[in-house]
Amino acid sequence: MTSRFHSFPDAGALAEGLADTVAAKLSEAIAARGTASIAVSGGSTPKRFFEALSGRDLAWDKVTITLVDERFVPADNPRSNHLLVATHLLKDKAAQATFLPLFRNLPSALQAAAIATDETADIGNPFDVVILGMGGDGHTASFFPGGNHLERVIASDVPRGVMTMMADGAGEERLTFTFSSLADARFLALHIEGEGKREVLEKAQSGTDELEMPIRAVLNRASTPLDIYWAP
Ligand SMILES: O=C(O)[C@H](O)[C@@H](O)[C@H](O)[C@H](O)COP(=O)(O)O
Repeated sequence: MTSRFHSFPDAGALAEGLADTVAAKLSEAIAARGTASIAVSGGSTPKRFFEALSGRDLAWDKVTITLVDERFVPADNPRSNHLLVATHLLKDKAAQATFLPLFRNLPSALQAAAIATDETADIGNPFDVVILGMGGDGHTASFFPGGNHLERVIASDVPRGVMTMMADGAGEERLTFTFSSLADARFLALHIEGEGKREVLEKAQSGTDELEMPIRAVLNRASTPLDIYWAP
């Protein structure tokens, strides 16, 4: 599938530019269908973008925010993506948005995945906006190389929903939307920063083995053209 590469002079300019585009996409969705949905990634990269987006003026009370993936930890754990989003995005004007977590305080991640699948079924079919990140190993979402459910989670014919994932590079057990849940978003973006991540992207673009670098599933098979946002 085609991709468009948007390069910015620095991380601050990228955060503002991506926040402008996402705010416009959310507003378009609300104008067209009355509501909007967005799934965002965790990690360290998105913080500036979240801060910029939180201040954008739109009908946030009509927006539902969820996570592309989550670590199977409660929201008070420093590793929680819910905590990251609550700290940097669910504030200012965006405080009016509805947040749907993936983590549930249940005995197993599998039980939490089943509930998250049910509770997000109405907002992600398709998502209006999906913002992906990428790790240095070429993972995105929780599609980790060597992950116990990697082949299934990136298969095109797997139903939409949330699955569990365990992998050496992932830390805790993960909850992740499937490829099929994310790849047809009305706006699909990959947000990466730094020369190192650009080199990882170029390596991913030069090969086809999706199990080696799962970001390739998005680069090669997403039904939505991928907008890549990068700053040094
Ligand atoms: O839960 C997560 O960690 C993310 O969803 C993950 O897919 C992230 O986007 C990459 O690991 C990049 O993380 P950094 O932004 O920290 O490099």
